[in-house]
Amino acid sequence: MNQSAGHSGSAEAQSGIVVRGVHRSFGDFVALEDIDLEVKPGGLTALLGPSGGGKSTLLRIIAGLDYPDRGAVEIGGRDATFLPPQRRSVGFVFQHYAAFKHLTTARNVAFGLEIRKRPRAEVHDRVAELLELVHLEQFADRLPSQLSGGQRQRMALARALAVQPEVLLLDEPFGALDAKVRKELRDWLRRLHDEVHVTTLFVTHDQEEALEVADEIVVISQGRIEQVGSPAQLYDHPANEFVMSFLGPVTRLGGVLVRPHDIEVLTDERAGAVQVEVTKLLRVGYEVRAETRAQDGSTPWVQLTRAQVAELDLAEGATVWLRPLVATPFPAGSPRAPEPVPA
Ligand SMILES: Nc1ncnc2c1ncn2[C@@H]1O[C@H](COP(=O)(O)OP(=O)(O)OP(=O)(O)O)[C@@H](O)[C@H]1O
Repeated sequence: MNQSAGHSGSAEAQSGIVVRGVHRSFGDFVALEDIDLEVKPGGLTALLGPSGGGKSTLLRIIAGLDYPDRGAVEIGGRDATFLPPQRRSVGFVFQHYAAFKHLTTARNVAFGLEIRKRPRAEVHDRVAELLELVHLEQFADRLPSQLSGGQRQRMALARALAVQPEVLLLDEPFGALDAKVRKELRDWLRRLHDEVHVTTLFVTHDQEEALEVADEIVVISQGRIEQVGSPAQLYDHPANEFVMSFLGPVTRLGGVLVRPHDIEVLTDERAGAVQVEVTKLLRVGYEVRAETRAQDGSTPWVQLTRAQVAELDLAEGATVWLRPLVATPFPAGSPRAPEPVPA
């Protein structure tokens, strides 16, 4: 791949984003509450959180499509808080990408360069490089209506990259696509980013997408940042019950939140183990979800493999004892824990 299609090695590749004390209200409603955030230069960072948490509002403020009531945004070390979008060197892609319907794929990608009056030969070469980068070389002459949804989003990314932005902002770029295409594009985005190290911030409400794709995840909820860290840090050391529940399945055992695969099933009583009755064994492929009921009425569930179930000779109605395999990483009763949702 010709690296000049992207930013590898260029000074701009090292532009990060700094958000300082950004606050945004809509009437009485506080959408962002004093957000401080540093997005690493050259990284692929996910802004992850539940619907309505403030992800898009923050992205729009970074893009220059909205402004904070107070606080500042820096891009590549320069104050960009009140700069218009076209002056902050950002490229963006949204869920429903508005392509020019009457222009071919190549002309759509060329658009930003043409309005900047770049020489014709340069535009031609750069569009060819970008189409290769997003694997759309054969589709250069097609109209957007002749592309699939996934191909259209790749075209959108090529168009955003064409003008060599310092940062790329993606708002649920694959949100409107079906699960299989989403998965393909996720892998593709990861590989693209490995080639073109442009600082990228992408919004998603899908924890699997964030865990699979991002170098760093920013968990945001109710206008506040809950935690920032690598996928492994967030998964293994969540700061609180909210982050733990949001990043994967959880269940409550003896009042403590645990991952259902981090529970030991014992066939006799042991210190620290909770006595339960197995109420249901649900097979999902190779995995078995064992639903149980404790004497206090709580209903912890355990994720097992078929082999484990066979080894334990587990059956519905059996009495067993459950014990967490790992200690909870945060103090019990940490703030704002939603009730675990059954998987
Ligand atoms: N222009 C606006 N006027 C009033 N309220 C708004 C406006 N824009 C956003 N909000 C509110 O701010 C909150 C945060 O919205 P935002 O779109 O940032 O959330 P989100 O995390 O991106 O959610 P989703 O994943 O559903 O897109 C929501 O409660 C939303 O209703």
